[in-house]
Amino acid sequence: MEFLDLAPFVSAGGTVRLPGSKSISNRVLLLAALAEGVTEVRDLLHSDDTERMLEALQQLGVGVESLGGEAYRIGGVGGPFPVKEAELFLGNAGTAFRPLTAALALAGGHYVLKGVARMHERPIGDLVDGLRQLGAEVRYLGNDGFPPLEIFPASIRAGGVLQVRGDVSSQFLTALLMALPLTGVETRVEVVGELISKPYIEITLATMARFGVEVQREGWQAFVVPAGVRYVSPGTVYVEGDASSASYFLAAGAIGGGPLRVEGVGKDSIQGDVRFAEALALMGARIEMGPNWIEARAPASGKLQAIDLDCNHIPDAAMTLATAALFAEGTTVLRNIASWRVKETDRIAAMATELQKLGAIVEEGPDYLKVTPVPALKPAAIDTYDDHRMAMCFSLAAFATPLRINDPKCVAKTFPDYFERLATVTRSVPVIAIDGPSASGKGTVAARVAAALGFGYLDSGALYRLTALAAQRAGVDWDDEAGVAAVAAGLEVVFGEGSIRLAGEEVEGAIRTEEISQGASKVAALPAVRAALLFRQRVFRCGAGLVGDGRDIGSVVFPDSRLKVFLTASAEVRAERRYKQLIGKGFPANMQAILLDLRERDRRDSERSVAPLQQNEDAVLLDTSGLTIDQAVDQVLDWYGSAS
Ligand SMILES: Nc1ncnc2c1ncn2[C@@H]1O[C@H](COP(=O)(O)OP(=O)(O)OP(=O)(O)O)[C@@H](O)[C@H]1O
Ligand SMILES: Nc1ccn([C@H]2C[C@H](O)[C@@H](COP(=O)(O)O)O2)c(=O)n1
Repeated sequence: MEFLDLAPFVSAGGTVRLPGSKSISNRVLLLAALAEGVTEVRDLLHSDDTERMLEALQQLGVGVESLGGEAYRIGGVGGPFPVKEAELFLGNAGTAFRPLTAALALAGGHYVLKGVARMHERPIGDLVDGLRQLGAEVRYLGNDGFPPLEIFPASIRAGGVLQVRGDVSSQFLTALLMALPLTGVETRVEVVGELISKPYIEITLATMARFGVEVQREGWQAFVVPAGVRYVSPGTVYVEGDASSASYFLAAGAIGGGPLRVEGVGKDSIQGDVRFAEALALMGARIEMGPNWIEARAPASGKLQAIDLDCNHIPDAAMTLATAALFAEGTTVLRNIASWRVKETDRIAAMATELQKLGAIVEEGPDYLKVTPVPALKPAAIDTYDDHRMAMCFSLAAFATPLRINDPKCVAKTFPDYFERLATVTRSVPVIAIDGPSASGKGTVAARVAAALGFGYLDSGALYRLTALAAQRAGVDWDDEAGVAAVAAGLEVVFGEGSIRLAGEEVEGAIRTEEISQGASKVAALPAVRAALLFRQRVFRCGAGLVGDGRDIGSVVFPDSRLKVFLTASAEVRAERRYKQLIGKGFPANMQAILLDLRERDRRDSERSVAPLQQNEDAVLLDTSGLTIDQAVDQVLDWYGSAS
């Protein structure tokens, strides 16, 4: 499984230009395709969901031309799709699947619409029921009420009154409204039940109006699509930035200090999710808005406050409130979010499970979620359920703890470069990496630098030594990669001041013997062991900063270290230091044997295939052969001062 480890963030601020809105992008693409004339679509979102829509439109005979960047030229077909037979794969794109189902049901052709497994679990029955009232012939190819679907040519009896449920997904109403102008006759659509996610219907109506079709509205209960209307290209359409995507950055500004400004949405936005900013303001964040931007800063008091909110108007962005709640005082309650259960995954269940991994106290109900934070969140590997919003929301937890996000590329659904952009507006806990060969003095220098700066200290070699010792004690051969990796993954270690406890027993002395040194060097050459110890090392990054010493701290464990030092000394000097060190601790020692052992470990550490010992080009060389410890420490502190 792919993963992304996020270092804990200490602050956030700056400006982010948002990618185009998914909801607007796919609506604009469909209406541009059905319209008369050519539409130039600018600032379109590049993502899996828009890709699925573009591919489908091309298959259906629509002219799609990339103009480079985020611009496309769509040659409208001026009515129903000309291609009358097609099988479409729409991934997990609800904003493509639902509206295309409606448009194709009225197109007089034979079509099959499929998606990924999760899409086949997302309900579509209410939309199909609505279309059948018009005479559409739609067959379920799997379970009743769910995709995949087969659509047949049918004689459509348009006009009159049509009823559609509005309390499961507003996309059913959106799909019907956007397709009905294809019939040319007046149709009244009545919503059964309380319409959820109303702001998305506002987007639908605004986009239809942009393409020349004005729907008459009776509150949220009935909508009339007039007779004789047709879509006409407005020429060029600019897609607004995605307001749901803005929520992660605004929350980051509120948690991490800010000011953090998002550009692409603001006061003039047609997207309901801009009201996420109001929810954040209720939590105490300081919010400012311009026509096309929103800016968030931490509360003046420094601490966010819990809220109790009906989130029906911001169903997607409300997910961000669930993780922002980790930073608020009190219990946050998010209500009226039943629609989360039928999204990319059951988001209420997924959110509850993953928040609990971090240590938060969570209560889930059929349509609500209660989140109570704890003072110290636990590092955790967060599962994302193939849900882009899970991945993006949980990135906020990195303001409290080191974090692993599993399957981070799921963000491609709406925001392919989300993590890269997040990195540009966040600052992480600083790291000084001191790598180098055995007995060069890394540990001594690293520990003193850490003390001078008030940083934590990671002796990464100790983890390989502990693994070798624990494997030996468990009777696992040091060459048994899977066996040793399992031992590494399950190490029960507590690091203290001058003490290391393995399964409750003090082992600081036991891991420093020459036998265990050789064992550590052997197990460190096994890729599965290195993988098992990676996150364990990364969770040391917390507090004011970290100094880590080892072989691959700067190259693999913390490649974004603020300062990387390759600390070395000649083999003879190192052997002499180790000799004195052992004698000083009362251990027997032989200079020649130590020199031979050091050279053998140097060779093994440098020649192994993964993370070999080597000076990387971004590391500065510190040869301590002729330096005292104080001189070496001062040099590192001096370099760090210049690097920060
Ligand atoms: N610049 C120096 N001058 C003299 N002695 C030093 C210097 N740096 C470290 N030493 C001594 O060398 C010995 C080995 O140092 P240390 O244990 O820090 O090395 P290391 O690189 O961390 O080794 P290992 O990789 O095996 O853990 C210690 O006794 C330390 O006091
Ligand atoms: N980041 C690291 C740290 C250590 N090792 C290996 C190399 C050594 O042979 C062994 C013990 O390390 P030491 O305590 O001597 O620093 O662990 C490594 O491969 N990567």
